[in-house]
Amino acid sequence: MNDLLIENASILDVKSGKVLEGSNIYISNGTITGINVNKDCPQKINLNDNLVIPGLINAHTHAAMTLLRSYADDLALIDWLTNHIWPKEAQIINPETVYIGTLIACYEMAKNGITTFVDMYFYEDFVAKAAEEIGLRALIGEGVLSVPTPHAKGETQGIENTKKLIEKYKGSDLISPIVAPHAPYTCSDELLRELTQIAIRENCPLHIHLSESEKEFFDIQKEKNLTPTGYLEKLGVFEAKTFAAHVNYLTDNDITILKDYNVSVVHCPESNAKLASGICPVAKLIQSGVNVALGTDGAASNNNLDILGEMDFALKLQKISSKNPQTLKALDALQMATSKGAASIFKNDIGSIEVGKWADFLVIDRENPSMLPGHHPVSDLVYSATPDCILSVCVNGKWIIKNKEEQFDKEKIIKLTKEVLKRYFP
Ligand SMILES: CSC[C@H]1O[C@@H](n2cnc3c(O)ncnc32)[C@H](O)[C@@H]1O
Ligand SMILES: [Zn+2]
Repeated sequence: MNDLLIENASILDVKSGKVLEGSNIYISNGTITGINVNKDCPQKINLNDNLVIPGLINAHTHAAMTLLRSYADDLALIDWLTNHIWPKEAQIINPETVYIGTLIACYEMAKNGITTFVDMYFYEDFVAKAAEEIGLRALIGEGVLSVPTPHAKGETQGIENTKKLIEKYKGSDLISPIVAPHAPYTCSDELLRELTQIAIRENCPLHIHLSESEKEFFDIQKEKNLTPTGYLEKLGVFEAKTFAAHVNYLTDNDITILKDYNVSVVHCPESNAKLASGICPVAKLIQSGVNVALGTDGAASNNNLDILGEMDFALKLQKISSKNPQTLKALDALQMATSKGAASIFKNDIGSIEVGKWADFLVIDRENPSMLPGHHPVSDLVYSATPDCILSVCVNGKWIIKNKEEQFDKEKIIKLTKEVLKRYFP
């Protein structure tokens, strides 16, 4: 038995926003098995009334793109991708660089309180290796494209890799395979249909970029006489357990489609703003009953992997774009980063501090200046907290960071990064 009793915890209930002071949490084999139990345990830890919140969920990223952080800034999406990022990816992306880039990302995400991330990239087996080494939970999807790009190996290879990942990681605690067609503008009808069939057959979630730029919206309308959302519906993509990233351009009918098929939207506000792609109508989606989560996108378009920052920016963006400060509130953002993030990726075993869920949580320092005086802890977390407020990070009942000390080999990550820099960015 691997048991742990957490004492004197102030648990934040993300459904109500209330704090349950003076609580205890009993963890057995990585799972929360009791809250406020009257039971002793040989292994105990006292949290001194600090706040326990669910681990944050980054529902859309390309982790290894840390290697391209600040490589091509201040450009619009298509120019950024086709003229800068894809040609460089063609030179640098291989299993080893994906592993090292993902280690950097996991180091950064752990420090920023992210306990689960969804990844769409290449050589995802090496993304899983890095995530397991740091101890983060990950959903891994081999990105598949059919248009010839300088870096992608082509759709046959992408489909084969997807099948191999499903075979290898089905049943794993930390790693979950997903199916990941890149976008409606880079995948053929046949490819989208085939990947959808794999996702349905294997009961794996399907993740895709959708309606990210105005250009995508108008190009697909011109070519298919449908919006990107309507086009995916027609192809049957939403018959799978689908969640889509960005989703900035939507008609009212598109919103009804997303709602009817239970397709969640992963809002990536900082990446959308930096690439000047557009603003996702988050408030309207939520009011229409669509589930919305948060993602950072890759570090090359953000340029950090910080969901605390996305919560803050997401709310401010909705307030200014609707000219209504009441449009969404702090608890909405916290739910997008936790319980609704979990729902978006079809994982009902994470996202809140409840019996039966994995013990994925953060300990937040209530005496950090950004959390004082503490009138409203949810507001403090969303509008003022920084990663400096995070004392400890626990995933699957295992400390990844304990009292500010990383439990993984960060010197190794820095050494490997320096070698990659020398070799690929001379
Ligand atoms: C096949 S998945 C990896 C692929 O996606 C590219 N990418 C990174 N960010 C974005 C974005 O915001 N929209 C579309 N594609 C993106 C990345 O460079 C990889 O080539
Ligand atoms: Zn993306």
